[in-house]
Amino acid sequence: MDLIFAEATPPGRGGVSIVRVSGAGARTVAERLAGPLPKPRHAYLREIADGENILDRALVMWFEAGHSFTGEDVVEIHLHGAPVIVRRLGQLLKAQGLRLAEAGEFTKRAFLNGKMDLSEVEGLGDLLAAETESQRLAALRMSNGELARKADAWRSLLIRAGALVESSVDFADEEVPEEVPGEVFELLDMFKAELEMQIRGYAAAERIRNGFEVAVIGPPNAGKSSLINRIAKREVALVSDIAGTTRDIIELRLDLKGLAVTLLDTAGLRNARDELESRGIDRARQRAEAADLRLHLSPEGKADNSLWQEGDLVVASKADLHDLERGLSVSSVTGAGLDMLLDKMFDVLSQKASGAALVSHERQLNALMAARNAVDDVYELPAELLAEAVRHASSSLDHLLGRIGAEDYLDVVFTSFCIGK
Ligand SMILES: Nc1nc2c(ncn2[C@@H]2O[C@H](COP(=O)(O)OP(=O)(O)OP(=O)(O)O)[C@@H](O)[C@H]2O)c(=O)[nH]1
Ligand SMILES: [K+]
Ligand SMILES: [Mg+2]
Repeated sequence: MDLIFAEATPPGRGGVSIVRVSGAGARTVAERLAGPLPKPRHAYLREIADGENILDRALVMWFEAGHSFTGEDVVEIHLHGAPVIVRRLGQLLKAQGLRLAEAGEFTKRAFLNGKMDLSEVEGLGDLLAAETESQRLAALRMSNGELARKADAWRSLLIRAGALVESSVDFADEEVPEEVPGEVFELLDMFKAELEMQIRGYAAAERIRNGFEVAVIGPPNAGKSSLINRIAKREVALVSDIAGTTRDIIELRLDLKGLAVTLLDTAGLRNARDELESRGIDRARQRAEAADLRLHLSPEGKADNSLWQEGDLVVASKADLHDLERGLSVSSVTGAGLDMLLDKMFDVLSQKASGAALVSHERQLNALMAARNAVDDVYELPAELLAEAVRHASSSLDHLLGRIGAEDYLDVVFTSFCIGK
């Protein structure tokens, strides 16, 4: 594979900018610019120079193939963090025949060279995108190979079951119907129970990864937009005393004590006065129905029965204008009741987040379901078909880790990465 380079740190000004080079001969390229670099994994403080012209003083290190992130020869050059320095180094590297890496190309090479499996790649992508503590923790587990290790344990159940089935085929008397040992079904039941636990916990894991949606709904002028602005501490949505101010859905990303949440401001619910308002209300209803939680907001603290779902929160608004009732009430003017509301939201959502599985990507879920389904109704099967079903389940686990069939996903997975990753 050809030599690639890219800035590994975000573009812009900073203390240090790191440029990474990968591919056979990366060390030679670096030595042409920085002088001899005898030992791998040692940091050398060097002048980076193009003949007489000194570009910068930089920290340079290299990693030999097999002991690097990509699995190839890798060089890291830690420059002073000014864009002009990075740009000039890029020119020097291009002059030596290197090309700028594509988005995710370093990670793609790591995958192709067997340094990571596909679930670890997905975990790394999640880790780089993590905004909250719960996202970080889940992504870290995935990128550290926890799903891969689980899959290997599941596979060993299948290998044992498969071997028992095969032996019953081999030694069966042609006259006597083959008898499959009972242990096979115990192993397959164990396998299915493990996978079903993951499949059940997928929805919660997916929500942790993508964020929970919470819709603020209620009649016009209830104070929905005011509440969102108060939580955001900025003017996310327009507020006015005109009923029907909000039309489109407005989204606010929140870190709710470690949970990623998207709070939705919606059009006030009533019989619409015009076509545009009616479309806004339709949207509000659709998004509210699909959301993980609804906050029913009104000065009276009443819920909208047509949208009510178990676990929803009913909140009285404008608490500064009237006596506090029982239950949740907030004022977007004074901020009273806000902490209590956020605590309640967190309680409801963390309840939904409990029991989260490790699998959090639809691709992973599909592979797991295929593996489970392959050995679903196999109790009556003749031994040869049973052996075939076990092999099928095993190959679905290979799909899970990208050991086979990864071509279909590579482009999707890696284009979600930035250049330099
Ligand atoms: N005193 C007081 N006034 C509030 C409070 N919250 C909102 N208001 C006022 O109530 C009016 C309506 O507020 P909005 O936030 O626009 O209400 P909304 O529910 O988003 O209204 P629509 O978008 O039209 O459905 C505005 O005049 C706000 O200033 C509050 O907590 N206390
Ligand atoms: K309004
Ligand atoms: Mg509004």
